[in-house]
Amino acid sequence: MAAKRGAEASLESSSSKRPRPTGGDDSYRDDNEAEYLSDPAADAALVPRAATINFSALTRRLAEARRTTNTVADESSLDAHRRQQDSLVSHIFMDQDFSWLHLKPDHASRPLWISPEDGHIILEAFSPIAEQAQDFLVAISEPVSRPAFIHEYKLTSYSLYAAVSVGLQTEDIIEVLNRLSKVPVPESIISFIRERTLSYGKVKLVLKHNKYFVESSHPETLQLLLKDKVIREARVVTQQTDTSIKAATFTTTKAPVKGNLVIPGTKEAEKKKDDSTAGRPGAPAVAGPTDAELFTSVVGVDGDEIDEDDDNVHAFEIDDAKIDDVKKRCNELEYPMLEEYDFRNDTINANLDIDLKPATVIRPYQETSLSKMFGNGRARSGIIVLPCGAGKTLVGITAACTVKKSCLVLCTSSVSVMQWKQQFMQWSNVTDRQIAVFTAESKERFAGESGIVVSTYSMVANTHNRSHESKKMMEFLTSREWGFILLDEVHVVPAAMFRRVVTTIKAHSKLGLTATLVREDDKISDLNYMIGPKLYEANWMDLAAKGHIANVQCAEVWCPMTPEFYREYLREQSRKRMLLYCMNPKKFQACQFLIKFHEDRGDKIIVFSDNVFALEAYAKKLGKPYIHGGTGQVERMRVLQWFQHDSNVNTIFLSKVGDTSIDLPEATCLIQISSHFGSRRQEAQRLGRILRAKRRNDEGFNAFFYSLVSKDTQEMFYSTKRQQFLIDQGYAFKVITHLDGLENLPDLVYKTKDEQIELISSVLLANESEADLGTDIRAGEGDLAGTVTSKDFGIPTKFPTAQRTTGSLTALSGAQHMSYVEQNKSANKKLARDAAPRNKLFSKRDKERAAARKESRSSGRT
Ligand SMILES: Nc1ncnc2c1ncn2[C@@H]1O[C@H](COP(=O)(O)OP(=O)(O)OP(=O)(O)O)[C@@H](O)[C@H]1O
Repeated sequence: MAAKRGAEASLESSSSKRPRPTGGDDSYRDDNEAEYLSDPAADAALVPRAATINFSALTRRLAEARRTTNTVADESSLDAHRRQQDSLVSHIFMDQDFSWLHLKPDHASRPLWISPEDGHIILEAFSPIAEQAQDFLVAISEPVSRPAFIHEYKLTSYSLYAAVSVGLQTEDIIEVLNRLSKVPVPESIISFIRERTLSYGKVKLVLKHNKYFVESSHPETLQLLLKDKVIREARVVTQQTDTSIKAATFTTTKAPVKGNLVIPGTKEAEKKKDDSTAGRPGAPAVAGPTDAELFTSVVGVDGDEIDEDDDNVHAFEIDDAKIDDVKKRCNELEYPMLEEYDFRNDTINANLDIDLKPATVIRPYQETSLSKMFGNGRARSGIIVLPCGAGKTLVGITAACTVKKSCLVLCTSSVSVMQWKQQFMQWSNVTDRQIAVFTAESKERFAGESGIVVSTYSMVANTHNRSHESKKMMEFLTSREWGFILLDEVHVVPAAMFRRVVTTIKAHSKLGLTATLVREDDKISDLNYMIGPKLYEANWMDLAAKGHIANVQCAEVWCPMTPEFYREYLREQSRKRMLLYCMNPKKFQACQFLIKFHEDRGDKIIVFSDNVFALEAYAKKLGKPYIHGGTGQVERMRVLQWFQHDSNVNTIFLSKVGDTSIDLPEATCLIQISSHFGSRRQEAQRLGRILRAKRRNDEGFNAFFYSLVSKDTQEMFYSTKRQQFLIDQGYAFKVITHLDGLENLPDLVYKTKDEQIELISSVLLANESEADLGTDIRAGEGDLAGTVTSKDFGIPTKFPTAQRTTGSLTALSGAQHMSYVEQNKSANKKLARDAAPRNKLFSKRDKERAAARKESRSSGRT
């Protein structure tokens, strides 16, 4: 893998355009694109043995070698040459050497490599059919890493479950994979796909008349499931459950329903359906109409047809309270339950008369993600993954406007609740009477039979200390059937909270929204059975290239520690250490320099610091406004207004309250001075603040994201970890070791030794807890991964914190890569334990310092 990444890096630096390798037998043909997906019959005819596996960088190097030595004269010498290269390849790739695989004759026109061992798929993203191949791969596998030219995906059980859920058939998956692959799909992969998809899609969970049923058209499957103790015990035995019931009891007619649902907000949604064959301009010409249909059926969604005329649907009822256990058990038994809602034929639940406003036009990727959900005319439950700032809110609103039934929206904080309501009003024609909010402050109900309620997870999941109104509101929420439940930021909500929500609210369909399917606990797979499979995941780089999110230049600025700070850093315990590397005078100076530089360019800058002590110190010293959890609502609004509208306020300092819920499209530059250990999610969310930059479509516009890191400290380790998710999305972090012109900055802070020593004393005198990021209980509205406090949710109850555990993030997030290993929560304690015993001299100094601190505190009190 290291070799592969090396290859990517060299490819990336070579050119910004799509390169076509030249020279040698690896050259690309300029033939008609029809050739790229050739006749399946030809697929079977394989060359006797291909010389090398075509990792492009490598083959290019080999081709170059061939050209320079100029020895490729005839076939026999070529063979000898190839044998030589074999050993070269083996040497480089070791056990990853797959040169024994047979290349197809036209391998150059096919974009995929499939590893026979671990299901990893490498896509040549510079191939003319890469876009189509990407759509297909996103549907069947997990994206692991997607830089500019070479993408890596991985086939997993979850990804295949998701593929089946969006209607793909086992044989279609294998066939399309075979067409795109340079080598025949290895037997191991074929059997993996067959084995994993065999049982998927056979069982459904259906909500009818406020009761849950496990439904299948395969009676033997239901019998098999009922042999399981957990499922058997969850069964509710009534007269009706002993009989076969029809799948579509909502409808009185049995006419087949075509999947030509028009999602509101799409441009010429109807027309698109007609155009979505391979013959449309720009689409690759595939070999004949059958192939076109096949390809479209896999990468597209139109044309699906639901045959509801199935008389053989069997079902049994299950207990509401045990639904979560049953789902989990079915997952374990490899019969994950699909949840689909035939909302157009639901005549029991009242319709909600909402639509997108005529001016609202959803973007192509928003449409694609929704088409995965509504592709067959029903609502499939699952998760849509879109980059921060790409407009998940509008995706959710459009989904609600498509289902047109009562809808419950759950988000992480009361600020988000208000934003969701405001966005519903902005994008759709929903009236104030149809939408209600349920928070600690406000307990509204909608007027009429159907409507929308926006609330927080904690308001719904909390079972203790409810006020009378809250209880009544909960009765209102739990006593009715919801057509649709929208779950925002699904990756941060503790699994237990999800469980409570999913079991207390009866919803026909669920949509989870997130930017990063990574979480700092090991509960990512729970989302799979509690919500549903991942339906769509957008490519960050694609959206940036198309101007939907901003192009961002990322840099890590290395700030050397001053000798005094470093000495103290080595002596101190870990919590204080953090404060020392945050308050490093060189970091202060770098921050000041970057602010000045970017303000002069006309940028609006957000400086992030998780550490409130550092936040206040920096902001006060540099004379900038700041917001943290302790800042009152009025003050917050005032600072944000200044930042947005006052040309004299171009920089603000934010604590982690600004990680998620603040929408400031004016911001074009981020500087991070302190952050939450190695949290990849936080890094991505912070980047998200500038991805929505208003000016993103200005010619040549770039947003800037700087992480200031104190050199030779733990911060460097955390910083590398934090970047991994973004690197896998294709972002490159430059390292800046020297800021030109910093020394000449007028009014440079902490320039003299005296000032630096004064700063160090203030840090040493600071309370230990000032160094703690997690205990900023005033901060973190909605930040559930680190510390969950009652304040975060606006209600007076404490919730279990999500645990940071080592390792086991699962394949759902594509997180089986080394770089994804999470730092254990107790790492700091361990580091402290491991620290060498302190010299007597230092312990004496420690005692003196502690006494000085005590004294200063008591004098402060008096
Ligand atoms: N189709 C669209 N047309 C115009 N503007 C859009 C569209 N979709 C989204 N936007 C705008 O893009 C911005 C980002 O949207 P939104 O806040 O929903 O992003 P998000 O994906 O939820 O981001 P985050 O994960 O960071 O919260 C908003 O200002 C929104 O109005």
